[in-house]
Amino acid sequence: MYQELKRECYEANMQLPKLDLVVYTFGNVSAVDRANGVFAIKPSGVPYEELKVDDIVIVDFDSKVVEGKMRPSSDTKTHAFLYKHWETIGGICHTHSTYAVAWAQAIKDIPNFGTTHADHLTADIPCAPPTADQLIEGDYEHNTGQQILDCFAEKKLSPQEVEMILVGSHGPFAWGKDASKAVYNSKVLEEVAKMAYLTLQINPNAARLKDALVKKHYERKHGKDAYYGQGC
Ligand SMILES: O=C(CO)[C@@H](O)[C@@H](O)COP(=O)(O)O
Repeated sequence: MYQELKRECYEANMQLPKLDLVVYTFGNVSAVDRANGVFAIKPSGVPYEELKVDDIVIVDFDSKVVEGKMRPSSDTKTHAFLYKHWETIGGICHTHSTYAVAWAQAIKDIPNFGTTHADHLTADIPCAPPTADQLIEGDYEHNTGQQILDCFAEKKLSPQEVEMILVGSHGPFAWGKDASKAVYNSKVLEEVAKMAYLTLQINPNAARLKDALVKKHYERKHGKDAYYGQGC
Protein backbone atom coordinates (compact mmCIF):
# COMPACT_ATOMS: atom_id res chain seq x y z
CA MET A 1 0.00 0.00 0.00
CA TYR A 2 1.04 3.64 -0.46
CA GLN A 3 3.55 2.70 -3.21
CA GLU A 4 2.77 5.85 -5.22
CA LEU A 5 3.11 8.09 -2.15
CA LYS A 6 6.42 6.44 -1.23
CA ARG A 7 7.70 6.89 -4.77
CA GLU A 8 6.75 10.62 -4.76
CA CYS A 9 8.50 11.06 -1.40
CA TYR A 10 11.56 9.07 -2.53
CA GLU A 11 11.97 11.08 -5.76
CA ALA A 12 11.70 14.38 -3.85
CA ASN A 13 14.28 13.27 -1.27
CA MET A 14 16.70 12.24 -4.00
CA GLN A 15 16.56 15.79 -5.39
CA LEU A 16 18.25 17.17 -2.24
CA PRO A 17 21.82 15.89 -2.89
CA LYS A 18 21.41 16.61 -6.61
CA LEU A 19 20.60 20.25 -5.77
CA ASP A 20 23.48 20.48 -3.25
CA LEU A 21 21.01 21.11 -0.43
CA VAL A 22 22.30 18.33 1.87
CA VAL A 23 25.29 16.14 2.65
CA TYR A 24 25.34 12.64 4.22
CA THR A 25 21.98 12.10 6.01
CA PHE A 26 21.03 15.71 6.66
CA GLY A 27 17.49 16.88 5.94
CA ASN A 28 14.28 15.11 4.95
CA VAL A 29 11.26 15.50 2.67
CA SER A 30 7.70 14.29 3.25
CA ALA A 31 4.61 13.96 1.05
CA VAL A 32 1.07 13.87 2.44
CA ASP A 33 -1.97 11.73 1.57
CA ARG A 34 -4.73 13.67 3.31
CA ALA A 35 -7.49 11.31 2.15
CA ASN A 36 -5.89 8.53 4.23
CA GLY A 37 -4.58 10.81 6.99
CA VAL A 38 -0.95 9.78 6.49
CA PHE A 39 2.30 11.07 5.05
CA ALA A 40 5.45 9.47 3.70
CA ILE A 41 8.81 10.59 5.11
CA LYS A 42 12.50 9.73 4.78
CA PRO A 43 13.78 7.23 7.37
CA SER A 44 16.16 8.63 9.99
CA GLY A 45 19.91 8.49 9.45
CA VAL A 46 19.88 6.84 6.00
CA PRO A 47 22.45 8.20 3.52
CA TYR A 48 20.77 9.31 0.28
CA GLU A 49 22.96 7.05 -1.85
CA GLU A 50 21.61 4.02 0.08
CA LEU A 51 17.95 5.13 0.18
CA LYS A 52 15.37 2.90 -1.53
CA VAL A 53 11.67 3.49 -2.22
CA ASP A 54 10.70 0.73 0.21
CA ASP A 55 12.69 2.44 2.99
CA ILE A 56 10.27 5.37 2.97
CA VAL A 57 8.13 5.28 6.12
CA ILE A 58 4.39 5.94 6.24
CA VAL A 59 3.21 7.70 9.42
CA ASP A 60 -0.08 9.15 10.62
CA PHE A 61 -0.61 12.74 11.82
CA ASP A 62 0.29 11.63 15.37
CA SER A 63 3.68 10.48 14.04
CA LYS A 64 2.79 6.81 14.57
CA VAL A 65 4.31 4.43 12.02
CA VAL A 66 1.59 2.96 9.77
CA GLU A 67 3.88 1.14 7.32
CA GLY A 68 7.64 0.66 7.17
CA LYS A 69 10.44 -1.13 8.93
CA MET A 70 12.74 1.84 9.53
CA ARG A 71 12.61 4.65 12.09
CA PRO A 72 11.03 7.79 10.57
CA SER A 73 13.04 11.02 10.46
CA SER A 74 13.79 12.75 13.77
CA ASP A 75 11.85 15.72 12.34
CA THR A 76 8.67 13.67 11.83
CA LYS A 77 6.74 15.45 14.61
CA THR A 78 7.46 18.81 12.99
CA HIS A 79 6.14 17.60 9.63
CA ALA A 80 3.05 16.09 11.33
CA PHE A 81 2.40 19.29 13.29
CA LEU A 82 2.50 21.43 10.13
CA TYR A 83 0.26 19.05 8.13
CA LYS A 84 -2.26 19.11 11.00
CA HIS A 85 -2.34 22.91 11.28
CA TRP A 86 -1.87 23.95 7.65
CA GLU A 87 -4.41 22.00 5.62
CA THR A 88 -3.38 23.25 2.18
CA ILE A 89 0.24 22.07 2.18
CA GLY A 90 1.06 18.82 0.38
CA GLY A 91 4.79 18.46 0.95
CA ILE A 92 7.47 19.65 3.40
CA CYS A 93 11.24 19.87 2.94
CA HIS A 94 13.83 20.39 5.65
CA THR A 95 17.51 20.81 4.78
CA HIS A 96 20.76 22.00 6.35
CA SER A 97 21.77 24.02 3.31
CA THR A 98 24.75 26.22 4.13
CA TYR A 99 23.59 29.81 3.65
CA ALA A 100 20.08 29.26 4.99
CA VAL A 101 21.53 27.62 8.11
CA ALA A 102 23.97 30.52 8.52
CA TRP A 103 21.04 33.01 8.57
CA ALA A 104 19.11 30.67 10.93
CA GLN A 105 22.09 30.46 13.31
CA ALA A 106 22.43 34.24 13.20
CA ILE A 107 18.70 34.34 14.04
CA LYS A 108 18.05 36.90 11.28
CA ASP A 109 15.21 37.33 8.78
CA ILE A 110 16.49 37.44 5.18
CA PRO A 111 15.71 40.92 3.79
CA ASN A 112 14.17 41.32 0.36
CA PHE A 113 17.11 42.94 -1.44
CA GLY A 114 16.17 42.27 -5.04
CA THR A 115 13.91 40.94 -7.76
CA THR A 116 15.19 37.35 -7.41
CA HIS A 117 13.72 37.29 -3.90
CA ALA A 118 10.69 39.33 -4.99
CA ASP A 119 9.92 36.82 -7.77
CA HIS A 120 9.05 34.24 -5.11
CA LEU A 121 7.76 36.20 -2.15
CA THR A 122 7.39 39.81 -1.24
CA ALA A 123 8.03 39.46 2.49
CA ASP A 124 11.41 39.12 4.16
CA ILE A 125 12.05 35.39 4.77
CA PRO A 126 11.19 34.98 8.46
CA CYS A 127 13.43 33.45 11.11
CA ALA A 128 11.61 31.88 14.06
CA PRO A 129 13.56 32.78 17.21
CA PRO A 130 14.80 29.74 19.17
CA THR A 131 12.75 28.94 22.27
CA ALA A 132 14.26 28.37 25.72
CA ASP A 133 13.61 24.62 25.67
CA GLN A 134 14.39 24.13 21.96
CA LEU A 135 17.96 22.98 22.58
CA ILE A 136 17.11 20.76 25.51
CA GLU A 137 16.58 17.06 24.75
CA GLY A 138 12.89 16.31 24.79
CA ASP A 139 9.93 16.94 22.58
CA TYR A 140 12.15 18.93 20.23
CA GLU A 141 10.31 18.17 16.96
CA HIS A 142 6.90 19.15 18.35
CA ASN A 143 8.37 22.39 19.65
CA THR A 144 9.75 23.25 16.21
CA GLY A 145 6.30 23.03 14.62
CA GLN A 146 4.88 25.32 17.30
CA GLN A 147 7.83 27.72 16.83
CA ILE A 148 7.01 27.96 13.11
CA LEU A 149 3.30 28.59 13.70
CA ASP A 150 4.01 31.18 16.42
CA CYS A 151 6.39 33.04 14.09
CA PHE A 152 3.82 33.12 11.26
CA ALA A 153 1.10 34.30 13.62
CA GLU A 154 3.29 37.05 15.07
CA LYS A 155 4.38 38.30 11.62
CA LYS A 156 0.84 37.87 10.21
CA LEU A 157 2.12 35.67 7.36
CA SER A 158 0.16 33.08 5.43
CA PRO A 159 1.70 29.67 4.57
CA GLN A 160 0.15 29.95 1.11
CA GLU A 161 2.05 33.18 0.39
CA VAL A 162 5.29 32.52 2.28
CA GLU A 163 6.27 28.88 1.78
CA MET A 164 9.50 28.89 3.74
CA ILE A 165 11.02 29.76 7.10
CA LEU A 166 14.31 29.65 9.00
CA VAL A 167 14.08 27.96 12.41
CA GLY A 168 16.54 29.86 14.61
CA SER A 169 19.67 27.93 15.63
CA HIS A 170 18.50 25.02 13.45
CA GLY A 171 17.81 25.46 9.75
CA PRO A 172 15.33 25.99 6.90
CA PHE A 173 11.92 24.41 6.38
CA ALA A 174 9.94 24.90 3.16
CA TRP A 175 6.61 23.52 1.95
CA GLY A 176 4.30 23.62 -1.06
CA LYS A 177 1.38 21.99 -2.84
CA ASP A 178 3.44 18.80 -3.15
CA ALA A 179 6.85 17.40 -2.17
CA SER A 180 8.49 18.52 -5.40
CA LYS A 181 7.37 22.15 -4.87
CA ALA A 182 8.66 21.98 -1.28
CA VAL A 183 12.10 20.99 -2.62
CA TYR A 184 11.92 23.76 -5.24
CA ASN A 185 11.17 26.29 -2.47
CA SER A 186 14.11 24.96 -0.43
CA LYS A 187 16.44 25.61 -3.36
CA VAL A 188 15.00 29.13 -3.85
CA LEU A 189 15.54 29.78 -0.14
CA GLU A 190 19.17 28.64 -0.29
CA GLU A 191 19.91 30.76 -3.37
CA VAL A 192 18.25 33.88 -1.93
CA ALA A 193 20.07 33.33 1.40
CA LYS A 194 23.42 33.15 -0.43
CA MET A 195 22.68 36.26 -2.54
CA ALA A 196 21.60 38.23 0.54
CA TYR A 197 24.75 37.25 2.44
CA LEU A 198 26.99 38.26 -0.49
CA THR A 199 25.02 41.51 -0.96
CA LEU A 200 25.81 42.49 2.64
CA GLN A 201 29.49 41.54 2.17
CA ILE A 202 29.69 43.90 -0.83
CA ASN A 203 27.58 46.64 0.75
CA PRO A 204 26.76 46.36 4.49
CA ASN A 205 24.32 49.24 3.99
CA ALA A 206 22.40 47.55 1.16
CA ALA A 207 18.76 48.63 1.22
CA ARG A 208 15.70 46.46 0.74
CA LEU A 209 13.76 46.79 -2.49
CA LYS A 210 11.26 49.59 -2.20
CA ASP A 211 7.78 48.24 -1.55
CA ALA A 212 6.33 49.86 -4.69
CA LEU A 213 8.96 48.12 -6.85
CA VAL A 214 8.35 44.78 -5.10
CA LYS A 215 4.62 45.16 -5.69
CA LYS A 216 5.10 45.99 -9.40
CA HIS A 217 7.61 43.16 -9.92
CA TYR A 218 5.56 40.55 -8.05
CA GLU A 219 2.33 41.43 -9.87
CA ARG A 220 4.14 41.30 -13.23
CA LYS A 221 5.18 37.75 -12.32
CA HIS A 222 2.01 36.54 -10.57
CA GLY A 223 -0.76 38.68 -12.01
CA LYS A 224 -2.53 41.89 -11.12
CA ASP A 225 -3.49 42.29 -7.45
CA ALA A 226 -1.35 39.26 -6.53
CA TYR A 227 0.74 41.40 -4.18
CA TYR A 228 0.22 40.57 -0.50
CA GLY A 229 3.47 41.46 1.17
CA GLN A 230 4.23 43.56 4.15
CA GLY A 231 5.88 46.91 3.50
CA CYS A 232 9.63 46.65 2.91
O1 LIG B 1 17.85 18.69 11.76
C1 LIG B 1 17.85 17.52 12.02
C2 LIG B 1 17.98 17.05 13.43
O2 LIG B 1 18.03 18.17 14.25
C3 LIG B 1 17.66 16.56 10.90
O3 LIG B 1 17.25 17.24 9.77
C4 LIG B 1 18.87 15.90 10.34
O4 LIG B 1 19.82 15.65 11.28
C5 LIG B 1 18.39 14.61 9.70
O5 LIG B 1 17.78 13.79 10.68
P1 LIG B 1 16.98 12.49 10.20
O6 LIG B 1 18.00 11.61 9.49
O7 LIG B 1 15.91 12.93 9.25
O8 LIG B 1 16.44 11.89 11.46
